[in-house]
Amino acid sequence: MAKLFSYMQNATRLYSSVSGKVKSQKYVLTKYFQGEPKKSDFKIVEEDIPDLQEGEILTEAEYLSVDPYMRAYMIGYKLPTDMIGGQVAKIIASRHDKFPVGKYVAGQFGWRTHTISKPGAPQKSGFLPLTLLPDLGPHPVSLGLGVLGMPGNTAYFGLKEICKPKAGETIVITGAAGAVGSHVGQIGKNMGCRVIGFAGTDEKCNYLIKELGFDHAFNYKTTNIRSALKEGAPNKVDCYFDNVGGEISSTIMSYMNHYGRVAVCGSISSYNDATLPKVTILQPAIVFKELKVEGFLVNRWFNKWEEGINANLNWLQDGKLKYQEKVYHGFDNMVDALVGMLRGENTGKAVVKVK
Ligand SMILES: NC(=O)C1=CN([C@@H]2O[C@H](COP(=O)(O)OP(=O)(O)OC[C@H]3O[C@@H](n4cnc5c(N)ncnc54)[C@H](OP(=O)(O)O)[C@@H]3O)[C@@H](O)[C@H]2O)C=CC1
Ligand SMILES: CCCCCCCCC/C=C/C=O
Repeated sequence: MAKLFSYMQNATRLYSSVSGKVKSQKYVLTKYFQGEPKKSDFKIVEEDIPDLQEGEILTEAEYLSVDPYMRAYMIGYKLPTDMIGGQVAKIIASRHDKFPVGKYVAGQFGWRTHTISKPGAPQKSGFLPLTLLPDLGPHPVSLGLGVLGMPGNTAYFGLKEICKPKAGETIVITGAAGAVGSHVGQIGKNMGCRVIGFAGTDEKCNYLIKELGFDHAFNYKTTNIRSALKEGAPNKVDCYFDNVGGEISSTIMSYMNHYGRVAVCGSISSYNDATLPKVTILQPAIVFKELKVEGFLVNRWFNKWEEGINANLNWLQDGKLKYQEKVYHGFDNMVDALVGMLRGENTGKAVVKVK
């Protein structure tokens, strides 16, 4: 009798029959972006959620992510197509014993409210692992989209495995006050490096210096880049973490030390442009300083995903990693949030709280 009771308790915990009655809303891209993304590039569609099969979970999105890659990637999809993106979602029904109702997952489910997924099933090529969030104590679950998610792992692996900084070296970061950049700088300080950031407002620069411990931060919109480098990096630059591309990157790369390393993470300065900008030639600096310049995509470390999450979680718990979020509100405001982030409204990670 006790065994039967325990079985029934377990079954109730694992599987609530809400699917079948649930409808999901999702964004479908119907026009390719031209310049800034627009609401009229999308339609919002309602979809029935089928019953759960063995091994599946049904989740309800709590936070949706807006990331720069969304602006850059969609040109590769045939229209109409479901909008891509990460989310942190609560498990509301489960037929998977390791993913019980009430826990949170981070998954690449797209801009949608409800999703059925199968933890452990092979992921689509280029996608990121579906992960169960650890207990975050006082921190919001949205960190699964920021310091404890894709941007956190981009900072961790990009800096450690591409830049390979040594204590005492100088690291320069562009896009320094954003999700990835603000995280890279803090890891750099944790590794004993001198850290210089470039960001788009004086307020962001003050935050980087006063709150995050950057040695210098400069407003790239109002500062002469070469003068800033002379002031901030008197021993020149050993590692450059490039989030923005364009002319500022050419200037920084021509100010590097012999055998400097460049992690080319992104080029947000041109994502909204219809024609690619021309920049000062880089090959002389690369050749004569024997620089190592390497682009990367964070999903390269799919099989070591947990290593990055755990390292960042430890720094967070030790007070060695701080974060800020720009939280937008409402499923209907996804496009405003994406545009806001691309315009630089955010310090730290931009996320959307669905309800
Ligand atoms: N390779 C990979 O695997 C990954 C790459 N990335 C890349 O990393 C970069 C940062 O991403 P993420 O941290 O998520 O985003 P952020 O949180 O940094 O947000 C984007 C920021 O870009 C800055 N920006 C916008 N336009 C320009 C411009 N013309 N010149 C310089 N800066 C600009 C804005 O800050 P400001 O006020 O300073 O201008 C804005 O806040 C992006 O290039 C992205 O594509 C991100 C994740 C994974
Ligand atoms: C195809 C959708 C999944 C995208 C996974 C996220 C990888 C981020 C790589 C970012 C590149 C530039 O911003």
